[in-house]
Amino acid sequence: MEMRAVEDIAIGEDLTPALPPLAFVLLETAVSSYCSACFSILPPQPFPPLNPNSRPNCSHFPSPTPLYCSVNCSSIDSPLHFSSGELRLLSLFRQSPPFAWEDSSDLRLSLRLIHLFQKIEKIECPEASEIIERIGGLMTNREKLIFEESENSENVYQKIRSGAKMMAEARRASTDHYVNAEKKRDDFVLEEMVLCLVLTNAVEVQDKNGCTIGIAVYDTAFSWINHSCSPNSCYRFVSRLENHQQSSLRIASYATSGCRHGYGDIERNGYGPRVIVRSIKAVQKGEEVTIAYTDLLQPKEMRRAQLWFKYRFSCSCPRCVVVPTTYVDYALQALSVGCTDNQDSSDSEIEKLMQSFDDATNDYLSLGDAESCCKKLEHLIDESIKPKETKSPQLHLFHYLSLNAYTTLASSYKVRASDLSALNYEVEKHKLEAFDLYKTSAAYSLLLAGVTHHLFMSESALVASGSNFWINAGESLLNLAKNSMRNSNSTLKPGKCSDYCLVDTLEPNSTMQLEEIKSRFFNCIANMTLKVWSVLASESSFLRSIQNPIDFTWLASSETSMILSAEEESRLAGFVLKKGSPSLEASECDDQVRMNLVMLSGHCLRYGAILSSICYGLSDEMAHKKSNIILAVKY
Ligand SMILES: C[S@@+](CC[C@H](N)C(=O)[O-])C[C@H]1O[C@@H](n2cnc3c(N)ncnc32)[C@H](O)[C@@H]1O
Repeated sequence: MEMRAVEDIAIGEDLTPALPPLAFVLLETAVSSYCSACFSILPPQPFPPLNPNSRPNCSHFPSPTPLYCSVNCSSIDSPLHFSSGELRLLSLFRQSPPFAWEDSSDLRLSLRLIHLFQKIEKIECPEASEIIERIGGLMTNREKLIFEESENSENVYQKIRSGAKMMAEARRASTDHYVNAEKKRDDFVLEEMVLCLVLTNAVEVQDKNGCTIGIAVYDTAFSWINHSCSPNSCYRFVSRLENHQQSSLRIASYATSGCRHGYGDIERNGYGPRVIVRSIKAVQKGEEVTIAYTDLLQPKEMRRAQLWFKYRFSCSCPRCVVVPTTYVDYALQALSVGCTDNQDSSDSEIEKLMQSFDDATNDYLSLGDAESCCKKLEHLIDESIKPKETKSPQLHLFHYLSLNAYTTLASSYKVRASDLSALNYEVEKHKLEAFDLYKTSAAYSLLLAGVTHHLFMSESALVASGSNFWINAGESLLNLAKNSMRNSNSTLKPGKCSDYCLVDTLEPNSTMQLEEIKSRFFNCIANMTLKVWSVLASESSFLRSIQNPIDFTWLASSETSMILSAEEESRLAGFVLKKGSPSLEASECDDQVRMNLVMLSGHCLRYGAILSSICYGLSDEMAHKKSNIILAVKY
């Protein structure tokens, strides 16, 4: 099955109303922070589940206990918690998790769906040999997931079977719907089927900050949308309380085989995260609507491997099959210009490099050692840009490992800076050190946004990543400018970009086309960036070697040496170093530089917000970000 547009649709328009989920659960890590019924943040005194028979204290429940923001939410969701077998499953899971399951959410979601299916459809227990491709129109994919031979298929098979077995045990102990036929049998085909359906159709639900907090399965209007690595649509989640203009359903199924209808008409209680599909490209009437099931900033082979592992299909979207490969896919795996013999870099050498990047990132993510992570990652990317005679692989600035490194470096430098500030900001030495760390964090954020922008010019489906990275860069630069004020007596003076290109484009009646916005934005910030880059890059030899973090035309002419001295860079930016000073310091961030930082941040924030409004509309969240933009623009 697939979904097609029923009319011509412009870029940045909703294709569906807010669709309610069939079933949803929070991840275990989110249960103590979010309401299990409406996914809002829990109040200080949350409400426990209401047992239909008694009202036990929370401590009687196995952890993680679902908690609710109100009695109403608890009374809506609690019955399902008890009658689906979820409560029992949690207890079994805590005693001994089934093979390869670290979080119980897929199993809990499957139990809730079985409960729904039996209530509505009264599905009987299938025979083990029976091939049931769909339940309520949703693909189960069980045959492929369980029986298709592939690398790792034995582990997937074991994982699904052990999870399904625990679900059956939990249902047997608790649910009213466990049909007699099932009681006489000791297999768990129904559980296997629904678990496979969940693995095939469930989507991760994010909170406003983009953190995954839960998973949900939606009806066919959403679940029949196929994947593309260059999709024309994306989706977002809204809560039932959010006010937004409702679109009609502008997509319809295109059946490639006879298929039962979904559950469009079942009674919903209106709870859980609702999903809205939105166009990120213009879509013509009759054209297939597609979304991304995987991260689009990964190289082709990685995307294909993930799709195969999770869904068992080989992606044959235009981006995957075009010959020669697209510029973006080439760039994401490109080796540095200094490395003359790309072909000779063996897979094992690349793998060794990947392992080193992973180890460095783990220092930060698993061990919380941001300093060691920064040192290791910078050493790796620094090495990768130095021209060498060896045949060992050297990563290009656009390589996906480099992009991952910039993300981690931006975040770990920021954490180090705020840790140091919190320690004792009054100590002069700390103040200056923290400022330098903020500066380097902002530089990596800007580089990441610049590289993504460069790729986005060739692949417009990267709009969501672009939006994210420009907003992060803008916030980071604004934060830096504010921080620099703490180090001086001056205040931020108002200054205007002579052709402030994006002033009115956030307004709903803006008629500017995206292509025009892109090019105006780029022209406007290219000059502005050069004025601050040497300040931002001064603490890292890798960053200093980058002549311009948003305009990469210099890369083409830097075959021999990509490294400029800090002094040359500073002059280029009209910012002269004091004699003998190894780097620029907070006190040297004069008003002119500060003003440029603020102006650049205003542009980044505004452009990020425009891209965000294409993907997500002008949400409440964006309204909040917009106040930051206005603040930045005021200066
Ligand atoms: C959420 S469903 C999408 C709807 C599905 N086509 C159907 O008929 O129900 C996900 C499954 O659709 C299929 N699918 C999605 N995108 C695909 C693509 N680009 N190429 C081949 N199969 C795809 C895979 O079998 C995948 O497991």
